[in-house]
Amino acid sequence: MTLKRSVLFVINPIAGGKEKRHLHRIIKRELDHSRFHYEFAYTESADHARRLSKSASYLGFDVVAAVGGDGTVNEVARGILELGKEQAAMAIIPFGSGNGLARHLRIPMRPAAAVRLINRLKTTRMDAGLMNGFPFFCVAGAGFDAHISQLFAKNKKRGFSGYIKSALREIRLYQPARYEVKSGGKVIREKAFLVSIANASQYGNNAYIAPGASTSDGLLDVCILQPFPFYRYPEMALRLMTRRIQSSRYMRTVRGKEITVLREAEGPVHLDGEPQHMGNQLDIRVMPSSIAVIVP
Ligand SMILES: Nc1ncnc2c1ncn2[C@@H]1O[C@H](COP(=O)(O)OP(=O)(O)OP(=O)(O)O)[C@@H](O)[C@H]1O
Repeated sequence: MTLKRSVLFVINPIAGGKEKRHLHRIIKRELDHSRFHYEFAYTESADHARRLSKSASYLGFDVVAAVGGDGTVNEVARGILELGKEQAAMAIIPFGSGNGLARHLRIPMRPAAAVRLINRLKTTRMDAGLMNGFPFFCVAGAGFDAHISQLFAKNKKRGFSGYIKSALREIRLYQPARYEVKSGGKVIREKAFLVSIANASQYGNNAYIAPGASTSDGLLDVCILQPFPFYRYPEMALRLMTRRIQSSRYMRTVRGKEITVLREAEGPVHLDGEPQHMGNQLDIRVMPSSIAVIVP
């Protein structure tokens, strides 16, 4: 007799503004019940997914599945990391607005296919980043993307169209700031529209800020996008979507294990799209191979 593996599905009911009731049916149909038993938990507030995931990992669940977007994935992964002696692997069932990490890892966007991946239990270890002590797994940063994530968090309506509307409204008004970026003895001083620290290649929705980034190279890609003229916005959007932002003359990238970003003033940053307020100094480092994740 083989011992059954256990899965906890941590479901964020508001992620992506998408209905998730049919998920129960999908799991019943797609999960291999001869090898797995499962439980559900719905998150009730921000940070709840972290606590649920930490307890599940402590209780010996083999897999904690984050059902939501990058914010939910961040909290679930944090919970597993925090336990110290890691036990559970993370699965992702993409239900967010952007699903950056899931897309980077080539996890299917269809919930049924994503659930079926759990049956195979193929895992890979991935890096995490830390910004002033707070973990991120996909992309973190300061500047325009942090500003948008702050606005988006206040917006009741989630989903891709919400992002686009906020970004289009704000892009003309946004004032770039000065940054000093230090990594591996290199110092870059630039006025920038945004400074993104990428563990994975994209923000979500296949917007590739760091097309060459790898979640298993033990490095973070620091992407410094200088201010660019208004008439180039469509070109920059196209470059983001076609993995060609790195060849823009406005983009500078450095790779590093430890990075310090100094900015003019304290203000918003984002960690996997979730806004947070931080001081003017951002100390960032990579935590190599820190979490196991189920992949195709
Ligand atoms: N019950 C809840 N009520 C309100 N907010 C919640 C609840 N559960 C979780 N949250 C918060 O919802 C936020 C958004 O979640 P998530 O990032 O997964 O979705 P998304 O923003 O739509 O997708 P993506 O990050 O892929 O764009 C997270 O900050 C999380 O803390």
